Amino acid sequence: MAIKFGRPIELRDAPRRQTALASTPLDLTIRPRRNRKAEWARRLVRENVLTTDDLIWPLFVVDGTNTRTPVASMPGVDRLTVDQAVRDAERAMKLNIPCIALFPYTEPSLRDENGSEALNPNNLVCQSVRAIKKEFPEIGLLCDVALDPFTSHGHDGLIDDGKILNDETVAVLVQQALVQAEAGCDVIAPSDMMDGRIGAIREALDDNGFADVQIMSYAAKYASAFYGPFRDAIGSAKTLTGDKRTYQMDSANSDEALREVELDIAEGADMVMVKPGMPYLDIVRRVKDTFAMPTFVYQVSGEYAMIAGAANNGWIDGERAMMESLLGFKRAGADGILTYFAPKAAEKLKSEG
Ligand SMILES: NCc1[nH]cc(CCC(=O)O)c1CC(=O)O
Ligand SMILES: [Mg+2]
Repeated sequence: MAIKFGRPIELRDAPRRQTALASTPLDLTIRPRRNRKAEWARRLVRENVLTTDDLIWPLFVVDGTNTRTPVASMPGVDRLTVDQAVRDAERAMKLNIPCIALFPYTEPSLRDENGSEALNPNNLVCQSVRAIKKEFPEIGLLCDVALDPFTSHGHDGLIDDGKILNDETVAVLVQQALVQAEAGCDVIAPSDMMDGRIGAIREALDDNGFADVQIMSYAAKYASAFYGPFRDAIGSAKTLTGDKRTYQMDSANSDEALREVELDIAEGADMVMVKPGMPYLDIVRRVKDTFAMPTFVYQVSGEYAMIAGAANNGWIDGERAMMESLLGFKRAGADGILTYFAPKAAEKLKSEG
């Protein structure tokens, strides 16, 4: 806050007090407010900063051409046809956002029990990767590995008799990761929470000439109500039968997150992620302090919707709430953030110089 004519700007319109309140000054040696007295002083002691380098921008892709379809529960977020995803990649490049994450809305007719479209080398994600890499080879591309955008039941894995199968699912996820790496994906990000998938995917990538493809593991991913709008966006909200509590973590647990992260690191994860974000800042901090790994956090669709929705109603200052939430992740120890606010935040950071 700048000082103008000796008064902080936020007070410039406030009435001046006619008479000073009579009081005895407190005998304080230490006054923490001194370091907050002006913007220059606050800048000097600021402990954490958000930069554009911290941002990963998730995009939703859909079949068709030249169309952007708003996602009702995520104000400001669209489903993009591949050509439009390329345009957003261009926007990301101009804003210096280092990496984009891709999520497909799969046509219902292409969804089946086994999520077989996940293995189609010409599926929407692979098409998008190729189209973006062709125009903008310098931008990082991250692809989610999980079957939920492709299954008729909306689960991340194969099901038998109502049970999500672990090892059988891992075998399919390995193939999905290879298809994505073949298309040109830079970072494989398994979000399925099957046991042992990181090791299996790492081995397959290495055996197939993809030793340089990174793995960002959704290592501590909780079964969360905050994924609701995402499931709208990819069209799995209506089809999802039951919930994901036999594979995603119980929100009551914290030590368990450390065990999950430890396993994924041992299996070869280059980067680890905690998800969702705001209700799990304690997990971000513990993971960062315990493992000193590149640690990411996903500010998920429901968190985005809360801020964007409240801002649209005039209930909060959306821009400030956005920046405050993102800085909170940095303060908690995150090295980077997957956030639907990425382009807005990058624009704001750019405008501040
Ligand atoms: N495995 C799929 C996946 N990958 C990212 C998200 C959620 C992202 C968001 O809510 O923004 C989900 C949803 C889920 O697990 O049901
Ligand atoms: Mg695990």
